Amino acid sequence: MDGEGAAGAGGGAGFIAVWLQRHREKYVCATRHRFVLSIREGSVDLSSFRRWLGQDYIFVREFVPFVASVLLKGWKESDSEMDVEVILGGMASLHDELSWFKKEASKWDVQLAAIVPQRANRDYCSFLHGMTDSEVDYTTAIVAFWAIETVYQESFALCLEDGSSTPAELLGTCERWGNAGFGQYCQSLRDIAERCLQNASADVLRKAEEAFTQVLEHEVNFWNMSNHDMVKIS
Ligand SMILES: Cc1ncc(CO)c(N)n1
Repeated sequence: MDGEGAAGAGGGAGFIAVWLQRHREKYVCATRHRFVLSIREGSVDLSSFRRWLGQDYIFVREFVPFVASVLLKGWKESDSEMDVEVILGGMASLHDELSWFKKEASKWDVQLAAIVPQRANRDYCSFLHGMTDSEVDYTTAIVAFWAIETVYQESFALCLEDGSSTPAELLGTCERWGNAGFGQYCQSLRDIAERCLQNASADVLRKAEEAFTQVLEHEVNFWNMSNHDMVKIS
């Protein structure tokens, strides 16, 4: 059975489930990255962690207008009022997240004002910027949003599982994205995305799947920045 045939018409596993299988390898690279595994194993190099922290602060600042654009598209295009509420909840937690970054940066002695965004970060931010274009449909944007949040949720939840040896001073970071509430929020985004996909044209389905795989590639490149020895993929 063809994947999209299985996902369509409400009968099968759903588009997202099909894509998660189809792009399994990329998904695993993004959600079980060596940097994240090193946190989980307790062997993380703290200079890598500090580098990630500074770069992610810049990313999150750029993420805010992207999420605002998803909110606007949802408000205009969605037939469900729930969408705006879920996205607004995401925006509210980003506000809290920016304060958290500032606090965490001072704890680790990272000078946020002096951080220069690295190549992978700039590439990811320009991808986000492209997604804010009014030509980009709501379905594609919400799929990208869901994927971005989910990669962090899965990655950091892994560091909180039984049997992990995450250093105590990194538990707060892992809990920020790995907690059950954030998992629930990612599930709400997935439900919205799946509902939009069920009503999407073939053209939108293609664009949304492409956005999903692009997010996975950007996430891998982003994690790779924490380690100077790693090279960019694709
Ligand atoms: C690179 C990156 N991806 C996803 C998230 C989740 O918000 C984040 N903070 N940073």
